[in-house]
Amino acid sequence: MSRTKKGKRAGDKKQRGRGGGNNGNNDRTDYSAIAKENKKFENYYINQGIVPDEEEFKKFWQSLKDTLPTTWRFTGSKGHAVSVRNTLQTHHIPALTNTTFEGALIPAPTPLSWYPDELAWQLTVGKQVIRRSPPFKQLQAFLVSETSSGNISRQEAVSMIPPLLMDVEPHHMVLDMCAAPGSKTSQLIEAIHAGEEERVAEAAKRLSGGEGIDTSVDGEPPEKIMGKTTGVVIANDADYKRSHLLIHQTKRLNSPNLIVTNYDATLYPSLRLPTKRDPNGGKTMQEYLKFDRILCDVPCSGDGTVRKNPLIWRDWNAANGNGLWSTQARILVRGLQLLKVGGRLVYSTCSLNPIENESVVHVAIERCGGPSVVEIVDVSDRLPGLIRREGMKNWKVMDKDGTWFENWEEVLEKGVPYTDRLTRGMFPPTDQDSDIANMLNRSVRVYPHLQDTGGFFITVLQKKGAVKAAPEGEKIQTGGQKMKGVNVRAGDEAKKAAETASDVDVKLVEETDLTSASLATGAKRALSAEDEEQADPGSPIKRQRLDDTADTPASAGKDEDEELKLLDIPSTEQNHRTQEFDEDPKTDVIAKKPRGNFNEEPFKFLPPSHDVLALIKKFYGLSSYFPLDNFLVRNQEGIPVRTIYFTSTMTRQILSENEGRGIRFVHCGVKMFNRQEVQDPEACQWRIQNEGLGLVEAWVGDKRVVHLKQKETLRYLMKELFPRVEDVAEIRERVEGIGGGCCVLRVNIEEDKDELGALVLPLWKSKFTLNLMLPKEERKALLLRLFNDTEGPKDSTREQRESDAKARREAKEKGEDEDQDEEMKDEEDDGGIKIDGEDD
Ligand SMILES: C[S@@+](CC[C@H](N)C(=O)[O-])C[C@H]1O[C@@H](n2cnc3c(N)ncnc32)[C@H](O)[C@@H]1O
Repeated sequence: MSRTKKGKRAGDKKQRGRGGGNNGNNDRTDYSAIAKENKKFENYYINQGIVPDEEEFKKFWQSLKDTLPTTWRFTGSKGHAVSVRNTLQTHHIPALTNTTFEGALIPAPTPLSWYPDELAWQLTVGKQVIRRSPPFKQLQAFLVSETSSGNISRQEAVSMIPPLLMDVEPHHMVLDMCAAPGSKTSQLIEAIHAGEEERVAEAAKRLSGGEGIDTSVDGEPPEKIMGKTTGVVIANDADYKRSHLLIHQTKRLNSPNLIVTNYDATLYPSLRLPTKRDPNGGKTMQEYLKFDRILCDVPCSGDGTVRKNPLIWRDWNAANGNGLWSTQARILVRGLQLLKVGGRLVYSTCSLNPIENESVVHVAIERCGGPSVVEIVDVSDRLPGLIRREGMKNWKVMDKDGTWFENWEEVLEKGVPYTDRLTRGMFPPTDQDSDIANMLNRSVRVYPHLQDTGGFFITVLQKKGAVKAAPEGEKIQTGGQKMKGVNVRAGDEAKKAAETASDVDVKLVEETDLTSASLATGAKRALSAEDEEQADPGSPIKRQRLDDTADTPASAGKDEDEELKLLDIPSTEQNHRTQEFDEDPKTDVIAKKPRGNFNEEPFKFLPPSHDVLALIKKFYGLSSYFPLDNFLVRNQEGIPVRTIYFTSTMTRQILSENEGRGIRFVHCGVKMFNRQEVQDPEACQWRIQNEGLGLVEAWVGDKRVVHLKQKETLRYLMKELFPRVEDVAEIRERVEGIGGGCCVLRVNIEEDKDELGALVLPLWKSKFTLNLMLPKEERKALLLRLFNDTEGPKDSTREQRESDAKARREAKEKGEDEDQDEEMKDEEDDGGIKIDGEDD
């Protein structure tokens, strides 16, 4: 048995069942020495019959040992993603087609046939070719550069499937319950923003053309009038540090419609919405947020990722899946409670194990009231091109000692310890002809041998009626049998009652404004379903639940954290991993208090009449349609000190309504304005941040807009960190007339339309120089993509300034012209503003 140099098996104790793999953790196992064999693992799946045909099973098993192709997605708004993809197709693919290496033809990258708009690709060649074949080397440089500027995201092909089956629309309220590191969250954010660019451009044109506001949308949030997305994505993870990974991963998308929270998803709190007055009774109603779409991409054993996580070969154990079952089921039930009637929830894992998949789906549907309340959606006609297998309706349960059980009765016969370790809910429907059994086939199983991918499981659920979730220990009706739920300990009455949650989403304020005190005094009474669903998560009852929840073993590794390093493309996430992340906590099940200290500055919204906002509005000539009430700052005093963030109206309402409730909000808002020390008294101190530019540019008045049409001008502005105004002939007159400070540069180069899309950049005008305020990585990526420039930007003015200073000193020594000296001094001061890169 292979051991780490620390003398401890990575799968032991703390890392039990994690199988998390080789993503740079402290474990120094030599992964190449791990044999890709494990009889227990193989026999388990032969016995479960997941691939019933013997010959096909052999192919399936062999495929688990093969190297996984590298896959990636073009990210961002569709227009932007398409423009970067076009560069791959026009510049790289022709050079890669028919390339040979050591006499053999090397396959060029190909788009994934089932992914819309050819925005996801895969590459099957090895490192050696990439390093030694010039066109592949160039491809690698392109991929690395676009990945570091956030235009490409490496993601396992199968992991891209769940968001595609959610049918997210721009007005949807979306919850991603176990979201870190955030690959799928990014897809969800992209989905709520789909088509936004076109809608905003149209609205801006219509409104500036004086057509006025469409009165039919009066009273709607300003986003609606402006063509912007009104929906919200709430991305949650129970691990505090990993919730920050989520922020990093989704940062490039600059969505004001994103909120990140830090909760144990089994206990996800009900979030308040603004109260509404009942039009009939005149009473005030407290509304709670229900979601149109929910993703439960739960922690799992991850054995479907074995192609990239060799430790799974060594550490696989049936106990991993069994130990996760209870938490997975709780997360799914909580998700179904939080879903709107008519809403859609996707449950997914990267495990092949029916215990973590169909079994969890089965027990959750039963707990929520059966197929009349929750239905599995048939998605067999979706994503044509994706080869898949049906979900299973029959399976067995294996104890960690290797004993197999066909049904719960056999477990009862054997008694302890099996009755302690297994539970009735894990077993398949006893009536194999029941509605629920027949629905289970609608789940989607993706196997590695079918299309050279990882293994994955997806079920799409639709909520048809209000959920009255049965307590885990209650006897509930299932397919004609009485079925006992999971792990309820005697005497745990309060907890049992608390878990009887229904899904009321509106209550009279007087009745439901549950304070900690009222809950504490009423702790003896059984909590009603509504109480539980709407109780403040900071209340004693909630805390008790957090602490009481049964301990669950750590889960095994999964997800995109551990992407193949085949191309040596730095994943944006890996770039920012800390040692602690390297310990791979992502796959631990967290069924207690969220992990890590919670230490966040508050989110304070500025009043729209705030002096600073008035100043900004005037300087940039912002349209009167642009909402001024969605700006926030991150300090207790609510003072705009350095950065002002922008959110959507709905995210503001969610944050404001839940202020003071102890909700663990970790992130919200896009940096829109940053304070800049300026010497020019005419210039506004608040410059537009690159992150927020896309949100405001359509509403900036002409007086702060510069148009650029010539490619060479753009190249010069990109290449030089401080280009001189006098050297930019095309826009010189315009920028000289515009006055100092920040302005919006609109680039419209006819010949490069396909690759540039609609490029809009923040530009800073000083007395003698200009400065594109772009993060270095983005500037470098654009230089490479548009001008094939591999060297990146340079600062010639610095060299010039240094030589000017020298000349001045020499002139002074000789007693030459004083005026020239003054002019040069001004110029030197001007060059003092350095704004390359936006990071604070
Ligand atoms: C499979 S990963 C999610 C991958 C993610 N959806 C993606 O596509 O990037 C599971 C995540 O669940 C988190 N987690 C574990 N237990 C949890 C719980 N009880 N509630 C919420 N999140 C949990 C882990 O920290 C981990 O980040």
